Amino acid sequence: VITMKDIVREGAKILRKVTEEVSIPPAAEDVEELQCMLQYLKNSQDPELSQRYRLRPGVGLSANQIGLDKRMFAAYFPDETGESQAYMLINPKIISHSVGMIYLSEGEGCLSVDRSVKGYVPRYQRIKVRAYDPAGKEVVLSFKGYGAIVTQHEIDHLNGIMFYDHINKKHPYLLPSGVPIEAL
Ligand SMILES: CC(C)(C)[C@H](NC(=O)Nc1cc(F)cc(F)c1)C(=O)N(CC(=O)NO)CC1CCCC1
Ligand SMILES: [Zn+2]
Repeated sequence: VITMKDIVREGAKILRKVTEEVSIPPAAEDVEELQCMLQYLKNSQDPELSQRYRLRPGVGLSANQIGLDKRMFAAYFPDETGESQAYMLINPKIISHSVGMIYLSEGEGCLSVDRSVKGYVPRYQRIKVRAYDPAGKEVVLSFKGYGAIVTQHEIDHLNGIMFYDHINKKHPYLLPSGVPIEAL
């Protein structure tokens, strides 16, 4: 079972590494690790378990956040209907994105960052992602809104990018001009 002690915190080098591609079809070990990551997210969103194990309620977790140098992440978040969707994506790649951008009005946080970093994190409003599922099958998924934000946050981790790298240093609440951008 993954608990908060297994989550690598900022400062660890692996969070700044471009992680290695996973060979396809993924090894049993890769799939097991990915399932553990998804289980963490589910446990963390269960009031009982998150209390008992003191888990921060997570919606996404990348492999390097638990010290694994592998290009894969798990995500578990409610979609528009409120139904939580589970994703386990291997070697994800954004193959296209909207011009329009969005940002969370309350800013972003991170399971690997034990402090609050103020400021807007501009993200693409819609993205199309090509990845492999745990069975090694290629999938192409479209995300918009909150799902697009989570997916971009996780893919950033796999490229050694932290959410605060996107915040304007001098003016944290400044938004990029010249492109449509809206608050979520
Ligand atoms: C950093 C943390 C605050 C724990 C954030 N959780 C979160 O947004 N909780 C949440 C939101 C919901 F809409 C429903 C729900 F059940 C729980 C999170 O997991 N992440 C993931 C992360 O750090 N991945 O590396 C940070 C989010 C910031 C924007 C997208 C993901
Ligand atoms: Zn994060």
